[in-house]
Order: sequence, then C-alpha cells, then structure tokens
Amino acid sequence: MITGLNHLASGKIRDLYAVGGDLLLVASDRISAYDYVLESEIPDKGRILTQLSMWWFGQLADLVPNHVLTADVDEFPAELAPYKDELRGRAMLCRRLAMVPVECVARGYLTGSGLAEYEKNGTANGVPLPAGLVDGSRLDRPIFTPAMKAEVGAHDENVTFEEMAERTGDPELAARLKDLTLAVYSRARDIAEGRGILLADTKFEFGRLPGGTLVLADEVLTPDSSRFWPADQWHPGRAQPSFDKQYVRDWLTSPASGWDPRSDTPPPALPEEVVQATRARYVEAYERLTGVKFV
Ligand SMILES: CCOC(=O)Cn1cc(-c2ncnc(N)c2C#N)cn1
Repeated sequence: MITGLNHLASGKIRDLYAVGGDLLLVASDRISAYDYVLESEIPDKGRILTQLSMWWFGQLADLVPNHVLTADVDEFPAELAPYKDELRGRAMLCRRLAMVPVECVARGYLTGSGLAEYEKNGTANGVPLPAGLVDGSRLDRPIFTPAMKAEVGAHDENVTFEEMAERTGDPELAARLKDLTLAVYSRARDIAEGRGILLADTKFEFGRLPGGTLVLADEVLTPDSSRFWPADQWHPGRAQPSFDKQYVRDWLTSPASGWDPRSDTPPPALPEEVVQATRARYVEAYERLTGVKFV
C-alpha cells in the first residue's frame, strides 16, 4: 500500500488508486497459494506481470482497445513523482471506466471450478460438454464461463450465459462480451502454445468509456489472471503442474514445510531457494512469451 495516494480498492495482489480522473493499478510482489496470500514475496513479480500485461495489450490492440494510458513512470502525473522508484515497472495509469460487473472467463481446458460442475452434471456454466472429459482435457472449442464477482475472500460465482444477460440487464452486451472474451483468449492461447505454454483459462474484466465503447481493463493474461501450464508436462487425467506456482505448492505440501493445507492455519514463509526458483519461473514465462529479456 502506498500511503499518500487516494486508495480505492485492493485485491490479494494489487492495489488501485485514484489519480486525478484516472486510476493507477499497482502490482505488488505478493503471491497467493491455497487461497492464502503468502508472507513471502517474490522479488520483481509485480514488475514482471505488469510488463507481461502491457505486452499482451499490444498483441491484442487490433482485437480490442484497452484502458491503459501509460505504464511509463516518466509519463505519470507530477503528483506521483515522489513514488517513482516504488512504482517503476509495476504500475499502469488507466482510464476510469464504468466496469461491467462480470468476470469474463474463457476456458480452453477443463479444470478447477469448470471441471467440478462437469463431474457433477456434464455441463460447464450450464452448457453441456462431451462425455469422457478429465482434469486437464483440451476442449474442442474454448468456452465462455462467466462469473459474478464475489466479495473479497470468497470465490466468484459461476453463472450461465442467460443468468449473466439477465443480471447485467443487457443481452446484447452479454453476447458481445462472450464473443470478445473467446476471440481474445483464442488469439492468446495460440500465441502462448507456440511458445510452449498452455493457457488453460483466463479471466478478463471489461469496462465502458463515457461514449459506451467496450474496453479491456484490469491486468490480462498473466499467471495471476490465468492458468499457465508448461506444454511439455501436459497429461490429462491429473492435476497439471502450474508453470509459475508449482515450486511453491510442492514445498508447502511437502513435510519440509510442516504445514497442512487442510488446517486452517496460514502457510509458513518460503525458503529462499523456493522464492528464487519461483522468481525465475516468472522471468522465464515473460521471456518465452514476449521474446524480450527481462531487465
Ligand atoms: C486492485 C483490485 O481491484 C481491481 O483491479 C478490479 N477493479 C478494476 C476497476 C476499474 N474501475 C474503473 N476503471 C478501470 N479501468 C478499472 C480497472 N482495471 C475497479 N476494480
């Protein structure tokens, strides 16, 4: 948290501030696992994921406009000058939008909450899926599985497309969000797969400019807003290893940590080697996707 700025909201990892009529979205180095925000931070994680978002926004600009004005601290308003060093590389100055209150989720692979519903009744957000799918199955076509934003600390609530159309009161907008979400996900999935990373699913947020234009908001296509899987370790039928968080998960569930995920106690701090190995995975994901060396 940056005291001295007009704080609006905080998620597990990021903080949102009002700066004049715009917004500042700041990514911390925090990391979450098993629904806990860990006490250990991953150095540069916020900078790596912000730079990755910016790269994706560039890759997607022909499909959809985005809310970012700049991520260059030297272009930030003068009132932010005292925070330059703290913000460098990890903050996006964004246009303030009228946010659509829907988490626009696209899934190209079945896992997590999508798999849970499927195992119960063969559907995902009410849409029937083929029989015989297992954890990690690649879907013939990506599916749109919207969720209504939950209160801090709770999981978002998956809703059917019809429920979403009803709750937003705008069926035409719901249809556009679905089409846009699937088109953007498909483009990103193809780009990532070409670089050995499976983008299993992702969550977009959209908002509208005063004139009504629909704009891609929030962060996009980071390992925090998406499931990144290493393509060479993909084996449907079991939980896939996370590209970025597997070292953390493995250590936390190993005897070495002395922690039990089923207990209601917060996880212990991570050993330095797990922190550094995890940082290296974020750097690797960034460099493989963008082709740019992280500095
Ligand atoms: C840090 C935790 O909260 C969020 O990032 C989610 N959120 C985004 C907004 C938002 N509101 C207006 N305009 C925008 N451009 C945005 C964006 N992005 C509000 N909450």
